[in-house]
Amino acid sequence: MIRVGVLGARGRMGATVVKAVEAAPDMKVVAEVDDGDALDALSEAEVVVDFTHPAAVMDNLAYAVEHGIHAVVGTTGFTEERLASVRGWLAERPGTGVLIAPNFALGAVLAMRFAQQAARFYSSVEIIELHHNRKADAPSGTAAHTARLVAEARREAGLEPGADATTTELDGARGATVDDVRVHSVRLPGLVAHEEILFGQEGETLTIRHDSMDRSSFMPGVLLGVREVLRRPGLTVGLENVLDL
Ligand SMILES: NC(=O)C1=CN([C@@H]2O[C@H](COP(=O)(O)OP(=O)(O)OC[C@H]3O[C@@H](n4cnc5c(N)ncnc54)[C@H](O)[C@@H]3O)[C@@H](O)[C@H]2O)C=CC1
Ligand SMILES: O=C(O)C1=N[C@H](C(=O)O)C[C@H](O)C1
Repeated sequence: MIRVGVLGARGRMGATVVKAVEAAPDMKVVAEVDDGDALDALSEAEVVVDFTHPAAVMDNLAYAVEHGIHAVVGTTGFTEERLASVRGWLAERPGTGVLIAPNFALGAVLAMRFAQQAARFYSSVEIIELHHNRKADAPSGTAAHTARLVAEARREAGLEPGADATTTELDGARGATVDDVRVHSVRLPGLVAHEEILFGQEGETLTIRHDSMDRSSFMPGVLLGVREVLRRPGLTVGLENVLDL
């Protein structure tokens, strides 16, 4: 049985993870930690799963790595600087694995990969992400990650930024720019997690859309991450690497 500690255990994702781990035949929950609880409660855990907050996740990860506990992280807010810090900590603990994934839903991972493949064929691209209105961060981690992947594919293909005749705009009307890609964030009660990647060129558009209708959509990916991180020392970013896409 893999001994799992859940960080953010009373949150929307954390509570869903606790149930999923308890229902899995090969793992059990040994610690449920939320804001204000001592991290010492994780002493029995082999793997921690973190769905907390961008402001909390780095301290949690530092603790896990320092104590040789593998980590599966869904919390958003990872910049290149943060990833470099995690790599630095792991260099001191070569046997420990950390998997950070902006999205654990299979369809979201596939949508990102399809968008990466389509990017070089279209002159313009924009992303719309739509989430529940209790989400703390905008744009979503998934949309930011998608934008970076698409931008990289466009650069490799030698594409210039898409033509845009906008000369006057209200602040925010054209969205945020992530690595030269426009990202638009919608927040509405009733939504869970949704993303559209829209490509355009003269005469046609292509829309790639993924919808998570329920948080159960993330659980197969999280459980796979818990199993895989045990045999992947070092830092892995993105579930696509575990799925071998
Ligand atoms: N990678 C993925 O597939 C997914 C990632 N997320 C991300 O996961 C994070 C959490 O999302 P939700 O569960 O919707 O948020 P939430 O607000 O429902 O839950 C977060 C929980 O973390 C707790 N928390 C805050 N600071 C903590 C600390 N220092 N130690 C332990 N617990 C702490 C809060 O009290 C709360 O119970 C967000 O960054 C979100 O974007 C959400 C869904 C899927
Ligand atoms: O906060 C959420 O709900 C989600 N957060 C992640 C993100 O920011 O991309 C993953 C998913 O979109 C749900």
